[in-house]
Amino acid sequence: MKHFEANFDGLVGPTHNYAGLSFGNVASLNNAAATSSPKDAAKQGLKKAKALADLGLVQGMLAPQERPDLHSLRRMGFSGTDSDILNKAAKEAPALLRACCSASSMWTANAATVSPSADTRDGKLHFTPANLVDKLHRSIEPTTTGNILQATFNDSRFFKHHQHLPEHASFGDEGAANHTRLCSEYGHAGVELFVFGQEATNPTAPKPQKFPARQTLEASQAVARLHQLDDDGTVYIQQNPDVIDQGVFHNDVIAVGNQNVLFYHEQAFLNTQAKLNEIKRKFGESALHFIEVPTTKVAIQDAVKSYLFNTQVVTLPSGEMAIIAPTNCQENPAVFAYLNELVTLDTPIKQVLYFDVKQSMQNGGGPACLRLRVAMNQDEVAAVNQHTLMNDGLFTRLNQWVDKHYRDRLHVEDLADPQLLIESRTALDELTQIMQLGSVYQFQK
Ligand SMILES: N=C(N)NCCC[C@H](NC(=O)CCC(=O)O)C(=O)O
Repeated sequence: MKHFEANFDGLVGPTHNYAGLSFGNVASLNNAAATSSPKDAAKQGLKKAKALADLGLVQGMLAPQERPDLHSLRRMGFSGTDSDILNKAAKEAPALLRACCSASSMWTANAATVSPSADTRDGKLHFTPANLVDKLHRSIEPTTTGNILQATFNDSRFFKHHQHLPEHASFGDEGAANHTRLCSEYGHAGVELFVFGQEATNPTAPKPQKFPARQTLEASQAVARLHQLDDDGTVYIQQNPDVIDQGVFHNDVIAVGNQNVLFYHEQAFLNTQAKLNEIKRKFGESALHFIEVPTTKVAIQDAVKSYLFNTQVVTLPSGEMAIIAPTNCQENPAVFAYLNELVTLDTPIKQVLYFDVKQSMQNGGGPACLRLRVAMNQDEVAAVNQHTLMNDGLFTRLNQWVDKHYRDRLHVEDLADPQLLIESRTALDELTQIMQLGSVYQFQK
């Protein structure tokens, strides 16, 4: 049976804006109140997704969330007509309005943790939406994320959907951004690496001092239990708290894996050598490539600015690997030199392809943040909602849809405009028909 690793990219929503909502995420804070272009953002994302489909990879799209989120604003006590609510929130609690308007669901690496059927005891592919409790604007995503995942992977013979973890800091969960899977072939059992920022129930364990550690060990362990993973197929690694304090708010800002390659910065983890030994032992006999990038070649600040590690390492149909990098990596001399050298070394990575995803980068989201990886066999791919899979037809339809509904420019001051709510709902309603998702949004219920 054939097997693949599909990427499901988040379609950027119509309210994409820069609101400075993510303390600990340097780009988000630096660009607070800048003017965004929702249209360019969505098109940049679609272009990257289409390019990967054209390379012969299985590529899907996940629908964005309903924003402004009137349902959450009502839960926060705002009442009246939709316009009243937007008005009152803008006047009385602008920070809450901004939190309810973010298009942050575009970063589908944070949508969920996914364990392929080859790794799980019941032989099903498991999804657990991330609760994202560390950030208010992201904590309102998981229920709708679950609806969208169920509408996309909608066959219970193959797919098992869990509820997100309890909404408490002890279970802070940021999904696949802190999870990587190593394997010899996508369809063979692999080793799932869960990278956490802190242990919630152990006050003496190391943790960052300045910025939050968004993922807890307890959350990672709970997901592994839900997904029926065996101990000999899982490794828990603590992220180096010093790099979290330098802006590495998710592990995918400092490390990425694909098949038998782990590409990471030398300062990424705690107890690195012991953890690499554990990975080797659990991985078994096949060749494993640990590509460690030293600080002397790429400083943490350069990694954070360029998103060298927020790249996608993908296996092309030829069997060679390519890195899908943001153009920011070309603009950073140290990182560009490193990537040029990397493709000449004795590793499976043979080429680098650059994509302009700057609209997303300015909020701290690179190519890898924009995608959720789902390793599947051919029967599972056939069971996916086929209207979510990228091809020439979907690419054309989605670009036309963006042209019709998205604004060229958006500023935080525009978020209370009742017209934006109408535009956004009209667009999403049409999208659920294009992608045949059914009623996944509150406003459709
Ligand atoms: N690394 C991964 N996988 N994802 C990146 C997520 C970026 C996102 N930015 C934001 O939510 C900024 C929104 C704003 O400030 O307007 C976050 O910090 O959660």
